[in-house]
Amino acid sequence: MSDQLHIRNFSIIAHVDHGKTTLSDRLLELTRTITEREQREQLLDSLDLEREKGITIKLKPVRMEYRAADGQLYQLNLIDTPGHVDFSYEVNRSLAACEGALLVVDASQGIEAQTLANTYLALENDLVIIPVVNKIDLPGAHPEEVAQEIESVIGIPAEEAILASAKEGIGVPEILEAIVKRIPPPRGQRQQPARALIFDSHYDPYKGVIAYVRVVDGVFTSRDRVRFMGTGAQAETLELGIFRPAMTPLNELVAGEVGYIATGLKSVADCQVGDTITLAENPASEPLPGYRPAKPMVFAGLYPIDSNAYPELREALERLKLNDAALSFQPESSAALGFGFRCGFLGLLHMEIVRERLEREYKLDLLITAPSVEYQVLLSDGEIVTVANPSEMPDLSRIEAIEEPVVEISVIAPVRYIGTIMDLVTTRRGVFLSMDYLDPTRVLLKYRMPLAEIVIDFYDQLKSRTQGYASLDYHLAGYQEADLVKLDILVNGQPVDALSLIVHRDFAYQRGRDLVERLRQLIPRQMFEVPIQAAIGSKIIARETIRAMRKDVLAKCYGGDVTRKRKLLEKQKEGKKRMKMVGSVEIPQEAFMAILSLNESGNERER
Ligand SMILES: Nc1nc2c(ncn2[C@@H]2O[C@H](COP(=O)(O)OP(=O)(O)OP(=O)(O)O)[C@@H](O)[C@H]2O)c(=O)[nH]1
Repeated sequence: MSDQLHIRNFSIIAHVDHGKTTLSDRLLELTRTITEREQREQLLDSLDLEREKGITIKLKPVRMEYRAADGQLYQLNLIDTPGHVDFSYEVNRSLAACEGALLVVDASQGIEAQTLANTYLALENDLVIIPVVNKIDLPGAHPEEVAQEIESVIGIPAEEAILASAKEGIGVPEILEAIVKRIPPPRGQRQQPARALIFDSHYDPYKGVIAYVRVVDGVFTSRDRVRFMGTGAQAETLELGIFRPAMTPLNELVAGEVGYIATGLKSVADCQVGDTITLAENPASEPLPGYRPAKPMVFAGLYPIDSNAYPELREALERLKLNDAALSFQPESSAALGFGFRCGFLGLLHMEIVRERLEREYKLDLLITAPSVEYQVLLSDGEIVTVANPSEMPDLSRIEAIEEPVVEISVIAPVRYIGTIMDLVTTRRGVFLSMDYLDPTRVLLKYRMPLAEIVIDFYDQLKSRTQGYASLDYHLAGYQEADLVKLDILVNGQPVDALSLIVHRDFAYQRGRDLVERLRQLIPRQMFEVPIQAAIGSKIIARETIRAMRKDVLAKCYGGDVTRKRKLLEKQKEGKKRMKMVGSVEIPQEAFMAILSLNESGNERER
């Protein structure tokens, strides 16, 4: 069965909610890889977080066996991909492990933004794309139009689209046949030195890091010593095998196959996505193309609300890190917040996932500061320092120059949104690069933009201004000098280091004013009047005042009703959970993220 001609490796790409999971389940059912009962059990296991956010964080690749209409038995490997721009590199690597992809589009919605970015990644990786127009059972479905749209936007002839309902099982047998007929078998040489692409991994407490691999050339056996060509790490193979979907050991994995190699390594950082595994003896001379070590781009401080929980936070981060090579952290302390960690993330969604996992799986109450990027600062004495925490920016008098990371962004959107996108990008210091029509109705816009401007809710803004139609992708395009200043925030006359941020001088006054206004709304009234100020160096540029609270909350209870009083106190306690005492003022979590919600304050003054 491991003859290459009878292997097909594919992924499913889709916009959120278009039916990727439902279709995968049908394929597993129809190939009898998994029974309905097992499926329900598996569903129960999946992370809450994943379900709520509608994103796939980790899903194993699955091997299915399929007897096709031609009478032959085929090995089908379904490789899952994460759908979010933060993980576009991971998506790219997962797709690089395949020869084809099912492109699932909802028949009532048509093509949506997220589908496109992944489709382009699939095309970049030379994959054969099989369009699937799903949910044709819905009353609002217009499958022929959607197939036509796929033809005009992506260029795949409408008659190649398979009309399906994953929910009712319609079209699913045709999809299996198309996988076998249209997707080519893997190329690759069994006789060559062994090479496998790592497209994902997880940490297992007993078997160490499990690398998810697509073997490209040669043969790996369960007794080999392996070498990672990018990181240089070496390991003994403890076990290798396939996912069906449970881990099933085998004696060997050969060119074209997808499976896992258990390495005994202690951290996924040694076994990074995109790296090439070869054999320690008789290694391949060239790694597979495209490896990039995971590099955090967005940084934020994580602090326990209860300072005693610091050791627990450290332990939790260490454990998460075993499974997440892109997460980085180092201790830091803040005058306002005490001891915590400066953590590095791939992007904002990654940051949110880490925070939620720390809170849910490790039961930690955390406070997180506004995200920042990493600056290169040239000091007057010639020294260069990197600064990932705005409060650590050296005094302006000591700074010769500051460089910030810049990215090139691609936005794909319907033509009618060009104006609003241009407008948004200009307020974020973007520089126009190019505009191309994909067809008469859609454009691809490219800009060069500081990364710092993207991490403060750019994606959300873009989505809301374009009703979700714009898709965004970006890649790092180097560093660039900019006239940046540190904006400090003073609460009750005290600078709060965790609220400092780095802004462009031209935008400093506006951001300062908006920020103190937003903070005034977010910080609850105290027993006394609290001034909130924004300052650059010693110069105050904006001020708002939170007026003193007039009545005690309990005054309303007339002293009599004990249960009611207790309830009120409990409610107050709940509310307090996410507060941090800074000096004599209680500051809620939202205030530390105020920079991300300036537009909610009703004053859309952003130039
Ligand atoms: N009517 C109808 N509903 C469907 C069909 N396929 C999926 N759905 C429903 O659409 C919703 C989303 O389906 P999922 O399979 O979770 O979609 P997904 O693309 O995996 O979504 P994410 O995991 O959130 O990315 C669910 O409520 C499904 O029951 C279909 O063929 N017809």
